[in-house]
Amino acid sequence: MTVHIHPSVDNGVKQGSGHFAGGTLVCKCHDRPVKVGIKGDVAHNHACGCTKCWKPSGANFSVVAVVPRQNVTVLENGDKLKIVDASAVIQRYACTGCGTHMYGRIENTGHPFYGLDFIHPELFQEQGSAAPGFAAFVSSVIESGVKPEQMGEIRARLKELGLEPYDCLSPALMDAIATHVAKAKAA
Ligand SMILES: N[C@@H](CCC(=O)N[C@@H](CS)C(=O)NCC(=O)O)C(=O)O
Ligand SMILES: [Zn+2]
Ligand SMILES: [Zn+2]
Repeated sequence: MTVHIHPSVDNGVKQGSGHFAGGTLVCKCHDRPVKVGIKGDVAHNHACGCTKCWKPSGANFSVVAVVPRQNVTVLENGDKLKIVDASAVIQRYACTGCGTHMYGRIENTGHPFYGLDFIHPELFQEQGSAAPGFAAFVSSVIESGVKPEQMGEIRARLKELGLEPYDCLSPALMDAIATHVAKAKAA
């Protein structure tokens, strides 16, 4: 049986339309679902294997992307949102009804990714947002119970899907972080 990565990619990665204008993220609650409005398309969409990113039931990976924080607006039932871990770099706002993470925000203004919020594009009620392009924190799935012996199969499947596996972030994002740190040290 083919290894399960995430329901939105298991049948192949669906490319974005290239002109996604934004949409509404909706949690899984039948009663009073939380709705979050997003302006514009997502960037740096990727699969994440870390234990902190929200994964739908049965998935080994999360699919997560960023948008400018000013493009994120809680539209409905925001009273149901609660920060999962206030001490984390990314403060993830989860629905207390269904557990779905609706957005993650960085409040540390010195962080390389400050100004970007993390969202899960599968929660869009609209189609066409930019597709995931790589897989991050792949080795971390072991922390969620994947057996080390399964990692070869998982990495092979990610490659087959066109999601190049990395055990941290992609080289482009790691370079962006290092550039930020170097500039901060020089200043
Ligand atoms: N191995 C750790 C890695 C966690 C981690 O560093 N996650 C990355 C990718 S989302 C991160 O930037 N975390 C910041 C945070 O969770 O606030 C785990 O799986 O829990
Ligand atoms: Zn909910
Ligand atoms: Zn993560």
